[in-house]
Amino acid sequence: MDAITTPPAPVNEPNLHYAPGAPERLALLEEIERQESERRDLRAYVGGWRTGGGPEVDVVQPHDHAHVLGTFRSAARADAEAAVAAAREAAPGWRALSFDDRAAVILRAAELLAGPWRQRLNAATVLGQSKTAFQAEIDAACELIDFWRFNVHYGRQILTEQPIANAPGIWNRTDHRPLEGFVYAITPFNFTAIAGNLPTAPALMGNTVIWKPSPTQQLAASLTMELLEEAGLPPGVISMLPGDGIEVSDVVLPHPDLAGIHFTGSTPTFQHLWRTVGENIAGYRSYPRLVGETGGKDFVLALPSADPDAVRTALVRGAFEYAGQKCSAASRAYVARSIWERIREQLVADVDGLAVGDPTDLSNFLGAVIDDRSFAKQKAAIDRAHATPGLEVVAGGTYDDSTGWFVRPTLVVADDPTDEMFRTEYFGPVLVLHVFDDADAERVTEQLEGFAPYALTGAVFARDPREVARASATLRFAAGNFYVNDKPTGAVVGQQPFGGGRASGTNDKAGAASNLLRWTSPRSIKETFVPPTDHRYPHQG
Ligand SMILES: NC(=O)c1ccc[n+]([C@@H]2O[C@H](COP(=O)([O-])OP(=O)(O)OC[C@H]3O[C@@H](n4cnc5c(N)ncnc54)[C@H](O)[C@@H]3O)[C@@H](O)[C@H]2O)c1
Ligand SMILES: N[C@@H](CCC=O)C(=O)O
Repeated sequence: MDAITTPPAPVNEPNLHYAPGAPERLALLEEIERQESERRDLRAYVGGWRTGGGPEVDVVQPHDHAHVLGTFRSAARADAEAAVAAAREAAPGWRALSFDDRAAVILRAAELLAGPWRQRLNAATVLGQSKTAFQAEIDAACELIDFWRFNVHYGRQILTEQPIANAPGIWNRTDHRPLEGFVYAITPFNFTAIAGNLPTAPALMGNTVIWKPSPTQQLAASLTMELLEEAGLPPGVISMLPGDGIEVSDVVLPHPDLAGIHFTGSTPTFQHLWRTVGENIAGYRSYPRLVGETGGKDFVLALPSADPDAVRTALVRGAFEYAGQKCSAASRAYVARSIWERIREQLVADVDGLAVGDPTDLSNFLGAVIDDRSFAKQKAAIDRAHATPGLEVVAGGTYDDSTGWFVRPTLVVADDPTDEMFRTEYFGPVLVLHVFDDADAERVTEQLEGFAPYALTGAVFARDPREVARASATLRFAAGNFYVNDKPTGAVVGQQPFGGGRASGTNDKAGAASNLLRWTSPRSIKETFVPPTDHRYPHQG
């Protein structure tokens, strides 16, 4: 169709609340029961559903690890080779579609998720990733719907970016081409929305994609792929390969058609991918675009003028929602002594009072950590805190993996802000807190600025605008998402574009135009209406 169109204006999907008696609560619980009673065959998707050629892997409930939700066979070399071939075959037809036609698929996916698919993806996220109803809702439903709606808006905005000057008799244009080759999307366990966004954002811009989800997120990932198929995504545009990715990477990373990597996960994994690309750099058709959002050691700084209750609430929610497994979760706090004296007792009581357990029981505040590896990491950090002089475990400090990988929300007070707890990412419900004398606020702010290698999220609490301004200036490069008098989690697409710098990633901001731009390779076109027919210039006389 030849038309300058106006797609629906993006709006943030409202959160449902799951209060007792609410229809969404009943629908979610019904769907949970249905999914719990199944044992799904979680297959790969390469132009259609297929069984991977690698070993069998069970996907279990983290809060009840004996309960298998589904099984997949990991993708092997042959599956990866088939995905590369499918990407190549699908590319000409997909990029030849208009932006509007591709956008319609993504917007249809958003509407399906807002409607009939909502509780299917929410239930899979509760069961497979141990999220509570509300945490699943803000992730698997709202954030993914938002990514899909807002990406269409930003993608279109990119297409309208055109040269602002034309010399007389000339028309300059920009053709926002997709990349030449395929994009490799590798996604983490912790957000169903990120898993859905990373393959679809490059696809929207006309690219074909090979998607490798996290094994522990595979249940929700498989449903996301089914949803995209129902939305009309043509075969081969996105291929999904379950497993640990090692064999897939052996094929995909050195492949000459690798045009980009869209990654979210830990810093060491991204550095490994980048290194491998570097080692193969002479073999690619184009320089692969490397986009990675990675680890964090996110901070809360409570300055002397802060509202104590606001600090206490932000610490509990910011550190312990989803068991501290948001990349944005507060995992180190610096609290002025005058504030600490007012919150200590209630904060400890709040943390010790958090209900931990099976998230299908909606009275729980948090579920289990994702797997045995994470459990071992939290256990080691907690054991060390118990055993180290200068560290005092003031809340939590226990764990139990007999049924699920449960770790009590743990608050550790540290005398020394240079303890390794202030720079190591545990990615679990462990918060370390340093109390400083009110007069030392500036020194402490400077110390925290560069102590951890990361720069993802951070929050400052203060009612005095001069304190806010000073901290904001000192911490300008310490966080890609900076919060004033709010917890450091819960960024909303279209409102706080998300991503960090330093060891936290390339800061291309998921769900923003800057991210989508990375999946395009502009071609500048100059058209001269009446070209010259004499090569001589006037100065030649
Ligand atoms: N900055 C952000 O926006 C953001 C968002 C979410 C999570 N994270 C980070 O993610 C981490 C937690 O997620 P995780 O445990 O899933 O991370 P991870 O690095 O262990 O795994 C991420 C993905 O990489 C895959 N992977 C690992 N090695 C691979 C290889 N050689 N080839 C292909 N794929 C490979 C994994 O299977 C998984 O799919 C934390 O560090 C957290 O801070 C960051
Ligand atoms: N966007 C989410 C973080 C996603 C990372 O895990 C937040 O801001 O809490």
